[in-house]
Amino acid sequence: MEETVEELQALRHRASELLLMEEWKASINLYDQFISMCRSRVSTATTHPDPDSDEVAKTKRSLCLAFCNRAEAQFRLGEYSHALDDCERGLELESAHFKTLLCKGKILLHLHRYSRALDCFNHALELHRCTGNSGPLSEFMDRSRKLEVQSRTGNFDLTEWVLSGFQGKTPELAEYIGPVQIKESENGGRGLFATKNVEAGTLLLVTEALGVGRAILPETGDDSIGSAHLAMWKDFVEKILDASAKCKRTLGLIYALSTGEDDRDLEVPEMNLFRPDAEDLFFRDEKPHTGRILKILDVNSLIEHSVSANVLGKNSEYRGVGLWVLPSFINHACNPNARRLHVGDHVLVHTSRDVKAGEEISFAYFDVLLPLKKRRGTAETQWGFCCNCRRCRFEEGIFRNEEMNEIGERFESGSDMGEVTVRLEELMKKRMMKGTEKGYLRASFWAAFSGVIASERLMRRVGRRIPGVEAVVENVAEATGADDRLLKLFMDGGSKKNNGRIETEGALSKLAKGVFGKVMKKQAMRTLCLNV
Ligand SMILES: C[S@@+](CC[C@H](N)C(=O)[O-])C[C@H]1O[C@@H](n2cnc3c(N)ncnc32)[C@H](O)[C@@H]1O
Repeated sequence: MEETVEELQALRHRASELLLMEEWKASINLYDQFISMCRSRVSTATTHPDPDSDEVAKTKRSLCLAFCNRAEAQFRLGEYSHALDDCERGLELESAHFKTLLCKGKILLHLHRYSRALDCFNHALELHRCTGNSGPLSEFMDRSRKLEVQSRTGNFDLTEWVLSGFQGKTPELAEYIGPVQIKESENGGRGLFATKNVEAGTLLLVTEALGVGRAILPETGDDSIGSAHLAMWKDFVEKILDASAKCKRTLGLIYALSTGEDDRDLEVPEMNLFRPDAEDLFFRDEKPHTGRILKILDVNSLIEHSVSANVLGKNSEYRGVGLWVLPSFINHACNPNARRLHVGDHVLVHTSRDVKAGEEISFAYFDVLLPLKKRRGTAETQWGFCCNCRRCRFEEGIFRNEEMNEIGERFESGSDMGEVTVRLEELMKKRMMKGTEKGYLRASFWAAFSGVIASERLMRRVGRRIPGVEAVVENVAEATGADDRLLKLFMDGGSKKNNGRIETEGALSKLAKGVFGKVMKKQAMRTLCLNV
């Protein structure tokens, strides 16, 4: 029995009411019914003697609007593929439907497909010129243009936000892939590599998390910290499982990551896979497997507050864990050359020292301003691998030397750091070590150097027999990358000499760029430096 026009109208009315009430699922259910009824009316009418009658045209218009509204509800539920399909169906019925073009553009913008979003908005703008109905179009167009330029050029600027003390909305950031590519790494698995020579602070990539879990951790009570952590992880895992069930692209990207089980013979994915414009054809229709996804999260999730990262705009009690796909290809090295800035759900990865074309990009997964033995212990117990980076190989050889071992033991016992630093400097001189090698060892004995430099008494005793603070910091940063602690020591030492005036030129500027990246102008960098 065919339903009456009144019944159809009532159904449409109720569906759109639910949409306004943001009852997305309920609204989708009613639109499902409405769409199937309209479709059968249209197909009956096409066999009718007058398929172009007013009645059929009216039903098609209603159908187009229904597809558009269902797309909006699906978009709000994160079902992006379905939402885009509905926009397409709507536009097949009426290619110049302003609301559907706007909705499609909005979804594409959310999926970081800036140029395609702009095409939709431009088409909608032409219609607006005829109808005068622009709505939020100009704002969407401005955002798409800005993000398209950022994504193409890598020109990001956080100056205003930093100088405002992180007030207002977190800046909107585009997806960006800079001079990097994935290749096989010496570690056995895959890694990210620089495709050209770049200076410290160069932006390598910007990407939004597939999911983030956050919690404000209470200041006291271990139990409560434990339960807040657990809640944060649970929230994170649920978001990732939900996103991978709803979108084949998300699942495909997650499945490109290592489960940590066998790093040999892992496929090296094409860089195009990670560009937001990657065609959906790249991604197979697969069912998400919870066990596999959990293993991937275990190996690849990043904690926002970590040694190789700075989190902007959140107080220090805030904690976050997330999955950012391309950064997940970055291996650990004890002479790392990259750091992260976390801004909202985005991560910006930049070089923390100068990097040569072909060099592997690396993070410090854990504190590397420690001696070899301690680093080995952490890599094995917390990460389950044995690091074989250039610094580890060098230090393994050098610690076979008896004198070196003795210095190491003295350092570990915590006695007389002044003597440790002097003996190390003498040994490095005697063995005519190169700059980078000295940097590796000074990084290993960092606690001794920083302790001596910070102590007026020790500096009076041994200060003339070790290099000055700037020389030590610069050398360690060149060998193992810039780090907040290096920056702080440089600032404290430097500002004492400069009567508190902070120079942002030369060595300090390079160090600051290595820590925060070249994504802000001098004044903002200075503000951040004062707070390290
Ligand atoms: C986030 S993934 C890095 C990308 C991974 N190599 C891949 O092919 O997908 C982390 C895993 O990479 C491996 N890995 C990272 N740094 C390493 C290193 N320095 N030495 C050996 N294995 C390392 C470990 O298996 C670790 O669990």
